[in-house]
Amino acid sequence: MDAPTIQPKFLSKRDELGLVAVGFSGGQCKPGVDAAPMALIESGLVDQLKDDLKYKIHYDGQVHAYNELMPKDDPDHRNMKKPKAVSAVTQQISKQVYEHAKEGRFVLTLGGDHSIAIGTISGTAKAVHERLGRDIAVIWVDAHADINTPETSDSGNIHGMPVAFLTGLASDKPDAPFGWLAENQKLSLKKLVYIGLRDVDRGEKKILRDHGIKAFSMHDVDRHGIGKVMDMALGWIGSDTPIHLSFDIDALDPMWAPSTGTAVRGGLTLREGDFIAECVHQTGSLVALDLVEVNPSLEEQGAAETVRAGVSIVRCALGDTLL
Ligand SMILES: NC(=[NH2+])NCCC[C@H](N)C(=O)O
Ligand SMILES: [Mn+2]
Ligand SMILES: [Mn+2]
Repeated sequence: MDAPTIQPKFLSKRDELGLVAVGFSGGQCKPGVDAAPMALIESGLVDQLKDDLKYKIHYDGQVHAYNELMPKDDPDHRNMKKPKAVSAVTQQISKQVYEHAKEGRFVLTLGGDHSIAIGTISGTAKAVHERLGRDIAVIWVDAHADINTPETSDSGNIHGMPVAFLTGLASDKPDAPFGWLAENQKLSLKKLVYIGLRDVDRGEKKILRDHGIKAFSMHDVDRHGIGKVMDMALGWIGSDTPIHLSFDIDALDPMWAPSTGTAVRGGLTLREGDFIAECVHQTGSLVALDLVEVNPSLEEQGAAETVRAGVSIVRCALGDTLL
C-alpha cells in the first residue's frame, strides 16, 4: 500500500507521527481502560501505521501509568472524583503532546478514559498557537457531550467534564487542580463540533443550547445521513483551521464496540465511524487524534472486536483508503 496521499496543511512533515500511550483510568470508576493502549498496540496498530501507512513513529515505547504522579491523598474537590490525580496526569500528557506537536508532527494519543483529552487538546492548542498563531478546532465524536461542569455533573467523574475545562466553561483557581490550564491551551466554543451524541445530561443540554454549540446527534445522523452530517460539520469548521479529532469508542453502537465503560445503544455503525475518520483525514487539516474509552475487561467476548474497531478508526483517520 502507498503512503498517504493527502498533503497535510498544518504539519511540517506528512509522515511523522508522535505516539502517546496513556494507561490511565482515573477519570471514571471502572478499571480496565488503562489496558487499552497495550491491547491496541498488540493487535498490530503501530506496525500497521509503520508498515502499511509508512509513518515514521516517535514513541518512547511506554504505556504511561503515571504512578509516580499519584497523590497519596485525593479528596473530592467541587464534587470531582480524584481531582489531583486527573490534574497531574493531564498536565503531564499536555506536555507530552505539546513536545510532539511543536515539532510539527501528527500526534496520536491512545487512552485511557476521556478525561485525558484535557491533556491532549491543551497540548495541541498550545503548540498550534505557537507554531501557527491559530486556534484549533475540535471534532468530538461521542455518545456523550463530556461538557459537565463539576457543578452540573451527577457522577463526579471527570471523564464527563473535559470539554467544560477546555473551553473555560469550568475553571479552577490557579492553585486548585485545573488551575494550570492557560489561555493558550484552551478551545473556543465556536470551534467545537460534536458528532454521535445520544446520552446528554440535562445540565449539558442547557450548556449546549445556551452557548449555541454545534452538535450533530444520532437524530441528525438518521435524518441526513452521515455524508451530509460530515459536510455540515466540516463546513462549520472551515478549511483553514487545524483539527484535533477526539474519538470516544462509545460513539459506536455497542454492537460494534461493546467493551467500553458507558455504552449507549443506538450509536454509529462501524462504517459510519470509519467514514467520519476518513472525511476528517481528507481535509488535510487533521493534526491530532485521541482514541479513548476502549475497556478490554468489560464485555470480554467483545473485547477483540472493540479493539479492532479502534484500530480501524485510527487507520482511517491516518489515511488508510479502501482502494
Ligand atoms: N467519556 C465518557 N464516556 N463520558 C461519559 C459521561 C457520562 C455522564 N454524562 C457523566 O457526566 O458522568
Ligand atoms: Mn462517551
Ligand atoms: Mn467521551
